[in-house]
Order: sequence, then structure tokens, then C-alpha cells
Amino acid sequence: MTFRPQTQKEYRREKIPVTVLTGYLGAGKTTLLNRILSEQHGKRYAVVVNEFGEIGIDNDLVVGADEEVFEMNNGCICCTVRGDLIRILSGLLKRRKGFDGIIIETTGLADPGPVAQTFFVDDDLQRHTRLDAVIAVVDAKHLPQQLETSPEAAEQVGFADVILLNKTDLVSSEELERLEHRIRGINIHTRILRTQQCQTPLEDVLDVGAFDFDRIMTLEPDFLDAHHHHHHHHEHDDAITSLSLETEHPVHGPRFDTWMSALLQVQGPDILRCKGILNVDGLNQRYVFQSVHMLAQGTTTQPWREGETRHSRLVFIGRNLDTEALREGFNDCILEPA
Ligand SMILES: Nc1nc2c(ncn2[C@@H]2O[C@H](COP(=O)(O)OP(=O)(O)OP(=O)(O)O)[C@@H](O)[C@H]2O)c(=O)[nH]1
Repeated sequence: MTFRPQTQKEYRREKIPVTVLTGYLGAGKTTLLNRILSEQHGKRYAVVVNEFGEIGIDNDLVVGADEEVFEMNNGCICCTVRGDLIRILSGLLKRRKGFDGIIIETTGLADPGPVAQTFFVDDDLQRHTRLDAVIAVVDAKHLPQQLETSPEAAEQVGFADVILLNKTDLVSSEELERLEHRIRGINIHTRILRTQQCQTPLEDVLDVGAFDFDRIMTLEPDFLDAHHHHHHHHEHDDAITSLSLETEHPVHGPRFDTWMSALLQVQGPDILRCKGILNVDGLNQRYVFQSVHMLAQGTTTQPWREGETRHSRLVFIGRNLDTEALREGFNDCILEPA
């Protein structure tokens, strides 16, 4: 056998494409993931979800019972759990016949750099996978504010090969122009797609072959340095924490709504994100609550299964969270058994 370098076509056929979904808290990553998984594309994807917070919620918000979803809840993907990521992916590769691509949804607070880096420093991953693209979902309404306060928001924009400028319904077209300009200022090469509910043809985000290694090396010359991610460590905002609340008693719906509206009115700027799956008293379906700063949304989804423990979970991610007050507030919404 004579050695010859792979052609671009061979390279794309043989290696499993990996898509990294990034984007700040609440921008729409799960919305995009659900679109990808529900579309009739005839492909199977393995999905890795990394959440900030001890209890898994995203896993339950992801549709598609067929897909394999691996949760990593023990830390931020860009810091402590890269070992886990490599282990999960290496396990997947041992039975590569089962899927056509890998999608990694990172937490809203992750710097996608070290995640992307993983695919170039680990031998096994390098042989069998190719980073297809880093896709960032950006919240058109909150991006300016996020860029002010979080270095991660800028890292995500800076690293993206494709940016979904999402939630265009919440801002004017002049504002969108300004946002695109702002994004270009951070990342001149990225492709920007304006979306609502992340609606975009899947060809725009999957198997696009967009990850531009040369560009990243220019942007961050120490990209391949195995210790690179440590430099970024200190940039995490230590005041941002998460609080998980759980109960097996029913939640009083109107009381929950009143509490939450008042809470977000006052503390919305600091409560970056709230997500919950609730067993609301009198409802046979799950009640999914979500907020991004002051904007909140509650919807009923699938019914609880027969015999299933109706387990309510609520997660807050925010700056300087008053955990005691939040705990008490939630407790006041819980119906204790008579
Ligand atoms: N108005 C508006 N809301 C949207 C749009 N896209 C998504 N949302 C809502 O934004 C909220 C957050 O969406 P997710 O997809 O859960 O965001 P995420 O990035 O996965 O959030 P984290 O996992 O917490 O980082 C949900 O309530 C969505 O319904 C949009 O285009 N317009």
C-alpha cells in the first residue's frame, strides 16, 4: 500500500462529522437541536448534552426518543469534563455503525474553544471524527447585554463558523443591522443567518464542512496547546451559579406564575435563565417553564406516564442568586399533602 493524502471527498466520507452547538444561556440551542432531531433527514445522530446545573433538564426537553442522548451534568464542558467528553465519544466510536453524526450541545456558559480543541488533540478522535462546524445561536434581544457582561458570549461569537442570529421577532430590522455589524466586528468570517425559532434549512448547519482550522490558528495560535483551556479558566464569572429545586408534591399553578412573574420583574437582569418541568396540580401534562431574563414562557407538553413519579424540577442560573429566597419562594408554591 502506498501512502497518499486523503482527498477532501474521502476525508468527508470516512470521518464522522461533529457539530458543536454553542450560544449563550437561553439563545435557542435546544430549539435548534430539536429541529435537527425532528426533521425527516433519515440520519441518526448521537447527541451529547452538557448542562450547567446538577440535575438534568435539557435531556427531557430534547425530542426524538430514537436518538441517543448522553448527559454530562457534572461541570462545564470547557473546564472539568473534557475527559468525560473524550470517554463518551470514544465509546460511541467503538460502534460507529449506529449513527451518522455527533452533535454536542454545550452549556450556555462554555467557551467552545476547548471543546473544538478536543478533536485535534486526542488521537482517537482525530482519526475517526472531523469537527464539521461550530454553530452559535445568538439571542438578538440579549446579545448586546451579554457581550457587556460575559467573556463567554464573545468567545462563542468569535469561534462560530455559522451564527444563527435568532429571535429576530424581538428586535427591529435596524437593530438587526447593528447586531450583524457588531458580530462582524468580533468574527469577520462567520456566516450569519437570521432566524426565528432557529428555523433554517438543515444544510446550513449540518455537514457544512465549515470549521476552518487555519482561521482558528490565526485567532488563537495556542489552540493546540493542551493546557490552553486553563488560561481561560479565570474568565468564568464566579458570581454565576446554578440552583436546582425539586419536589414530588404537586405545584400550585397560579401561585407559581404569580411568584415567577414578580421574581423576574425584579431580578430578571440577574436571573439569566430558568428552566423547569413541573407537575402542576390538576394538570395531566408536564408543564415546561422557561425564562431568559424577564421573558418567560410556560407550555404544557407530554402527559405524565401511567405510574410515573411526577417529579418537578426547577433550575435557576444567575448572578448572585439568593438561594434561600428562591427556595422559600418555590416552597410556597408547593402543595403539601393534607
Ligand atoms: N421570541 C422568541 N423566542 C424564542 C426563539 N427561539 C427560541 N425561543 C425561546 O427561547 C427560550 C430558550 O430556548 P432554548 O432553545 O431552550 O435555549 P438554550 O440555548 O438551549 O438554553 P440553555 O440550554 O439554557 O442555554 C425558549 O423559551 C424558546 O422557546 C425565537 O426565535 N423567538
